[in-house]
Amino acid sequence: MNEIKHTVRPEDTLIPALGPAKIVNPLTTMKAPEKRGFTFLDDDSARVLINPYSCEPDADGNLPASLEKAGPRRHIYFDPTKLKAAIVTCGGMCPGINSLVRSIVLQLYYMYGVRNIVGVRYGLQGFIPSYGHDFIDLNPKTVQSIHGRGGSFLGMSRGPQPMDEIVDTLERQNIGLLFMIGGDGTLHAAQSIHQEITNRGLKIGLVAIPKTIDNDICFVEMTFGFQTAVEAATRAILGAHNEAEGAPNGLGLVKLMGRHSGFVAAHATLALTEVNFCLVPEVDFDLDGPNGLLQALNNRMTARGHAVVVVAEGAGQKFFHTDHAEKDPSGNVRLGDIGTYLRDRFSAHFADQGVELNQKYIDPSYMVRSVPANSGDRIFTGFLGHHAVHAGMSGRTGLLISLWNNHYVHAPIPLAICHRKKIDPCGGLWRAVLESTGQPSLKNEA
Ligand SMILES: Nc1ncnc2c1ncn2[C@@H]1O[C@H](COP(=O)(O)OP(=O)(O)O)[C@@H](O)[C@H]1O
Ligand SMILES: O=P(O)(O)OC[C@H]1O[C@](O)(COP(=O)(O)O)[C@@H](O)[C@@H]1O
Ligand SMILES: [Mg+2]
Repeated sequence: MNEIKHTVRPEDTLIPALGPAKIVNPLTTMKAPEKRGFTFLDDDSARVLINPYSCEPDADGNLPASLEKAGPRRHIYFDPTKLKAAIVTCGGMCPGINSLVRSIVLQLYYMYGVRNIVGVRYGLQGFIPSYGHDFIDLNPKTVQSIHGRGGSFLGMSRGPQPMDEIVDTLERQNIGLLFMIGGDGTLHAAQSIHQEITNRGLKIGLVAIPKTIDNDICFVEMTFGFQTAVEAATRAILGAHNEAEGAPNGLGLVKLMGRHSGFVAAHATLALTEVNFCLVPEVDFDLDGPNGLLQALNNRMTARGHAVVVVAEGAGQKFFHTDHAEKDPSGNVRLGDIGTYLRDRFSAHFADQGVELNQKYIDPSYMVRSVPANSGDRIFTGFLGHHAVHAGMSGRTGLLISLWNNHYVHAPIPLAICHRKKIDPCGGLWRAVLESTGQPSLKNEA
């Protein structure tokens, strides 16, 4: 269940449009569309409640907030024969980026008849002429075999680029529809680009598809690639568990990505119920003291002789001085390395007691996000790509494609960037993690 803590007004869910959609969607005239079961959505009728448990109007008769359902419309805004579309992939890597790019290209090309599609190299850098990254022509041939590969064949980057230059390039290159694939940072960039396009009165559509293994985007039930990343993380935990079980006082410590949200760590913990302590950014823990992690580890070792600890990279940042925190080029704070910090504290703690510790530290790092997508994520990216194209061709703009309450929907970008999605320490996911690990509260004070 999606846990949304803030109020959404119906007006927050409106999707901007470039203009009236007057062109008959070529999908409607394909041979025997009814045999293929195509359903076309009436623009206003198909909506998905944000909170499925609140479907009654309020005291003033206002309907609860809902999101527009994604899917093909009978009329579109862009003339496919005249449209030039572009795709850019930004931020950190994520399994499934290539299959998403392929899905967008094939949908544009075969279903809508768009023949002019370009790929922007290395994220936002690709829009800035001084970098010298030329666009790539995208067509069924150039994307033929990319879907089986990890990484991003277009390339990605972090770091700000001037918005006005990005929009200059869109104008100069005659791009009418831009697909932006990226995480929270990219969505902020997308909103600024959309704003600049609007300020200039340009008719350029912008559709974002959320990408991040951190799964930390608001109003997005799950990002593509997340399940593949969890699967890869689970393999690291299995290694840690096998190592820990095979030695006296064996301790397997695994550090996983997750800057502000510990979804990968939590889900991987649930996927392989061998983890004894799961540490995430959302839940504070102490190391020392009667309830601290070190004492809890002692108890576990005495009771069972081995233990597995999983820590998300953003957990325990209070152990580092962050007054003058360094930032990466995109402005993301460079975190203290909680993995090696815990490793060293565990070693010192057991050495102080004169107790043998066989600790194995595993940091799978980029291996969880640069791998090819699994089948589930490939299917997922297929749907996301198709819906992104339907939305863009219809003239909708400033939106992202999201999976919400099991439906594909359109969400305005500002809604997705108003907060960061985090694990609710009082919610069902964290309760399941605590039940799986059996870990006590690791805080000294009540
Ligand atoms: N607030 C922002 N405004 C405009 N651009 C941003 C903003 N935050 C990030 N960006 C840009 O978006 C791109 C991707 O952001 P980044 O944080 O690296 O990855 P992600 O999109 O995966 O979160 C980078 O080029 C970055 O400079
Ligand atoms: O070393 P990099 O490329 O900055 O990436 C590290 C970060 O990328 C992530 O995997 C995903 O971050 P984004 O979604 O912002 O791309 C984080 O979990 C991690 O902190
Ligand atoms: Mg990010």
